[in-house]
Amino acid sequence: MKNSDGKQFHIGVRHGEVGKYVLLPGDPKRCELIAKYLDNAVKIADEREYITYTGYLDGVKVSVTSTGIGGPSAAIAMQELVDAGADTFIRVGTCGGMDLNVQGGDLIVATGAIRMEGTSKEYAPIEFPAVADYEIVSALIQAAKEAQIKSHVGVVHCKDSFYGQRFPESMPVSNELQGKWKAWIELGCLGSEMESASLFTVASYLKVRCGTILLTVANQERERVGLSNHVIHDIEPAIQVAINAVKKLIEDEK
Ligand SMILES: O=P(O)(O)O[C@H]1O[C@H](CO)[C@@H](O)[C@H]1O
Ligand SMILES: O=c1cc[nH]c(=O)[nH]1
Repeated sequence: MKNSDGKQFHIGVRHGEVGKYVLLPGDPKRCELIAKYLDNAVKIADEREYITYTGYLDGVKVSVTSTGIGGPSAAIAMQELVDAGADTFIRVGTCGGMDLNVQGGDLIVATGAIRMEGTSKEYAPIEFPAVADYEIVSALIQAAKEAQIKSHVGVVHCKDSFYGQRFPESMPVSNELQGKWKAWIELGCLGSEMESASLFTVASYLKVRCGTILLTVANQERERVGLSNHVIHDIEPAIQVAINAVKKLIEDEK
């Protein structure tokens, strides 16, 4: 939806002001960190939780737009970016580890996301899977391997309540939260975050491509069973992997 000046209603960009490729951090402050890797990056818009920069990678227009926290704002960002001309997205986010092998500082490439959030349910029946784009997954895996950063590939969990994940025992619906959490871990779920399920589902609806790379900040499961739990906030390696993955896609698609 556009305003009368041609700007998208929430994110404030006009058609053509963003590239085909867009990196999607949750945190608006991460946009500047990512924009540093683009040539001639210019801040295009700064509205609500949505900051957008556009620059170039290998001569091709690439943008970065923050999604804010959670499915509703992420879905809005993707819909408006697609309307503005984008069709390939990489979320660059953070998560909490779930599998005991996933430690603080490790990266996760999401192949799919558990839809335990509300937004995707307004796009697709719950039986429809939230799946990442295969080409983007491949590019991210290759880029992570080349960077020699410990990374995991698989399913992540998405929810709407950060504190429901962090302190499920304190919630009135603790039985449901803890029961499902145990099941997700038994099924090999790697980490928990908040946007990929909505983004993957909206991407399917709009026939565009989306992938996700995540920094694992810490792992509450490791803490729970008495294993070491490093807390790492350095998102730079995840950004570098995402940038190199975009370069690979650009090279393959020239
Ligand atoms: O660091 P970002 O990309 O915001 O991602 C994670 O961090 C937020 C919660 O702290 C949620 O948005 C979650 O998905
Ligand atoms: O534990 C965590 C860390 C980051 N983001 C989440 O959603 N959960």
